[in-house]
Parts: sequence; C-alpha cells; structure tokens
Amino acid sequence: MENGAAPTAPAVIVAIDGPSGTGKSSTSKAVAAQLGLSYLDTGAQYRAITWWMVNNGIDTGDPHAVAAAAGKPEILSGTDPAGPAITVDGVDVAGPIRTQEVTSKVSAVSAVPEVRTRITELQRTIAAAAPHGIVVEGRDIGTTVLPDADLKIFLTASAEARAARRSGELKGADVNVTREALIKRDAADSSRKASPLAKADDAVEVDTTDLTLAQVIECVVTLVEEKRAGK
Ligand SMILES: Nc1ncnc2c1ncn2[C@@H]1O[C@H](COP(=O)(O)OP(=O)(O)OP(=O)(O)O)[C@@H](O)[C@H]1O
Ligand SMILES: Nc1ccn([C@H]2C[C@H](O)[C@@H](COP(=O)(O)O)O2)c(=O)n1
Repeated sequence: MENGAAPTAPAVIVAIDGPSGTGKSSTSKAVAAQLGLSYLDTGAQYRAITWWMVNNGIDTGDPHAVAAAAGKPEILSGTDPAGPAITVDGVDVAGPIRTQEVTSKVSAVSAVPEVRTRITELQRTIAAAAPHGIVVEGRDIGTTVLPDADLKIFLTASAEARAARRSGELKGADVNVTREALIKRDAADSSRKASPLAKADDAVEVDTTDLTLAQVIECVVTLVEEKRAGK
C-alpha cells in the first residue's frame, strides 16, 4: 500500500437461510464477529412486528387487519453481533419477542404480503449501509431479500437434532412437543405464497445434524474467506 495502511477486505454480503433450529443465529453471529461484519436477525424483525400486533389488539389471524396495521410500528434493528438490539416504537423488545405467544403467531403475521414488503425494505436498507459487509439470516434472504448476495448458505438439520437443541434451551420442554411445533412452523413458513422459506439455487447447503456449532462456524468462515479470495 502506498500510504502504508493495511489493505481492507472488500465488503461482503452473506445470506444464511434455513428452517428453525438449524443454527442460523448462533452461526451468523459468530461468523460476523470473527470477520468484523455486521449482523442482522430478520426473524427478530418479524417477531417484533408480531409482538406489536399482539400488544395493539390486532387479530393476527386476520390478514386484512394485519395488512392495514403493517406500516404503523417503527422497528429498529441493531447490527452488532455481540448484542443485536431490537426496538419497536422505542421499546426494547429483545426479550418479549421470544415468548411462546409470539412464536405461535409469527408465521401468520409474516405470511402477509404487506408485512413482508415493509420488512424487506428495512432489511435491504440495513444491508446496504453496513460498512464492511453483513451476515443476514432468515428464511428468504438468498431468494428474495438479497438475491445478489456474495455468498448464500442454506443450513439444514434433522427435526430430531433441532428439537433436541431447542429442548436444551427451553429447560424442561418435552422434546416431542418441541419437534412437532418446529415442524408445524417450518411447514407454514415453507408453504406461504409470499416469499416462502426456500433454498436459493446458488446456495451452498450445509447439513448441521452431525456437526458441532464450532464446526459449522468454521465451515462458513472458510466459505466467506474463499469467496473474498475470489476462489
Ligand atoms: N451444530 C450445532 N450443534 C449443537 N447445537 C447447536 C448447533 N447449532 C446451533 N445449536 C444450538 O441450537 C439452538 C438453536 O440454534 P439457533 O438459535 O442458532 O438456530 P436458528 O436456526 O437461528 O433458529 P430459529 O430460526 O428458530 O431462530 C441454540 O441453542 C444453539 O446453541
Ligand atoms: N426472513 C425471514 C425470517 C423470519 N421469518 C418468519 C418465519 C419464522 O417462523 C419467524 C421467526 O423467525 P426465527 O426467529 O425463528 O428465525 O419469522 C420470515 O418469514 N422470513
């Protein structure tokens, strides 16, 4: 370098999609932190708008009511992988969006096209503003939100492995009940008309069933580094 400064790596956009419990959040946060990238949890945004609907008495089973209210809440997402903040109308909702009530209603709310248009716009704005690049995780990032992402990963794992992981988090939860709930949510997310959960044709599929989290992180870091090196 002429001025002696270290060369900076070009910004890189990484899309990580997959069903629930495949390790998207854990992997994306760690990869972003390791590579100095921003991080966006798009599921948290759909959870946040669902939380707002519930708190404002909107019938989440009524797509017309959800569509009419979709533009009202102001959702702000932080992109620090060490502490990804999320607020709705200035209220910190990082905890409340993880309740069972929100989890059971988020698929219906996120299937409403007006909701997806609104949230997709937010996601694209955030990704475009990331100074060194970003890891964006969700269900339709590689197919719809960022179809020109530099690298697309689609994580999978058996329903049994995913249920065991989730049951480990939700102390005392019955693994069979957890498994059925995961399968039901994935079916709803995959079968909706608007931008369903799907693998992009050019995504690299990584089956995490028999991999440790550390192995998955290492695999994705290597794929990003290879992409950056132009391989
Ligand atoms: N390869 C792995 N091996 C063992 N446990 C894992 C692995 N990957 C993730 N986990 C654990 O599984 C749980 C779910 O992971 P995570 O939240 O990252 O999944 P997710 O795909 O983002 O799920 P969701 O879409 O529901 O948010 C976490 O407790 C995480 O630590
Ligand atoms: N890009 C996305 C991300 C998430 N959703 C919906 C569907 C999920 O069931 C829900 C919650 O996501 P999670 O926090 O479990 O990752 O949000 C979506 O439709 N599109």
